[in-house]
Amino acid sequence: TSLATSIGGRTFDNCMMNAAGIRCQSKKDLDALIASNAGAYVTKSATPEKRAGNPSPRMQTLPHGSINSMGLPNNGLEYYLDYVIDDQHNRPGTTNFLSVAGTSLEDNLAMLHEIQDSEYDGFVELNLSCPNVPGKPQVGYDFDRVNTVLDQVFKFYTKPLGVKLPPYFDLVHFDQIAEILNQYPLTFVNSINSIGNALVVDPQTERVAIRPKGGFGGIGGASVKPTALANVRGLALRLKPEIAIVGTGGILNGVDVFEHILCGASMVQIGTQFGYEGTKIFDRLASELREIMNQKGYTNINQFRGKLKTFD
Ligand SMILES: C=Cc1c(C(=O)O)[nH]c(=O)[nH]c1=O
Repeated sequence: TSLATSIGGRTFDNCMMNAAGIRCQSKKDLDALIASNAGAYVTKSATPEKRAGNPSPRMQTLPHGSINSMGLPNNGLEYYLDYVIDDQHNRPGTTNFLSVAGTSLEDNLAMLHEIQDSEYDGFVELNLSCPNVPGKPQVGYDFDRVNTVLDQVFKFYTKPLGVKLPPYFDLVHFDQIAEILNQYPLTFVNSINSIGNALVVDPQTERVAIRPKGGFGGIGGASVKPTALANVRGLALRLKPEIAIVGTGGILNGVDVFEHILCGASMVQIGTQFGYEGTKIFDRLASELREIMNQKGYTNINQFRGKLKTFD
């Protein structure tokens, strides 16, 4: 039973990897991902310079997931660009993801120029959906802005690039974002990022769970899976076939991976649960996914990708 997948002409021997932001901020984190059975890694979203991020407590475990308002803490673009180029030398032929999340269009363009002019030949994941930079609206919820950003990017960027999107909650919004994305030579679309600006309250202390932004933060984990599957399916039904879908959100076990692929995902990313379990999760998920595939008689994931049935 093969768990292999391909995106943009690159093949991955396992369709599962981490989600940006979780256990991928330091070289140590990334080395652990390389040593694991994950099919690839994505680096913590980078800004041009190192950032400390929001004050703690800024992330909280929940019974069915997590809430976070990290505030984009990262070691700066050069740190991650150096890492992925070094890895490219050490392991030629492998493809990984470098995530960038500038807090302005200028920052995003500056970072992409630097990457374009570098010897990096892997994927870039342009994060348009960070919900936790105080005072900065999510680009992903401003369709004209998304159009402007992609128009500017593809004036010069020629390497494989995808975008990380927030969840949408209206079918017309699926239509509108897909209409924009279909105009660009995107390699993939990653859906979803955390459900932004939720609020978790502790009734005992009568206080919010995290310090930043008065307690408002992004939700991840089990509780977001129905929204994640809807976004994966909604985009799969609307995006041109050249744009692959990376499914993120609510994956705890192999059946969740199966459901994301059934909805149209070519690759899946695990965030919250990977944060709790560490890299051994990729071994568990691989055996659980193989189990359900064997039960159903599938030998590779192409046989059921996007084959979700409806009643009509
Ligand atoms: C890149 C910032 C993000 C953050 C963050 O650093 O606060 N948290 C998320 O749930 N998603 C993000 O995209």
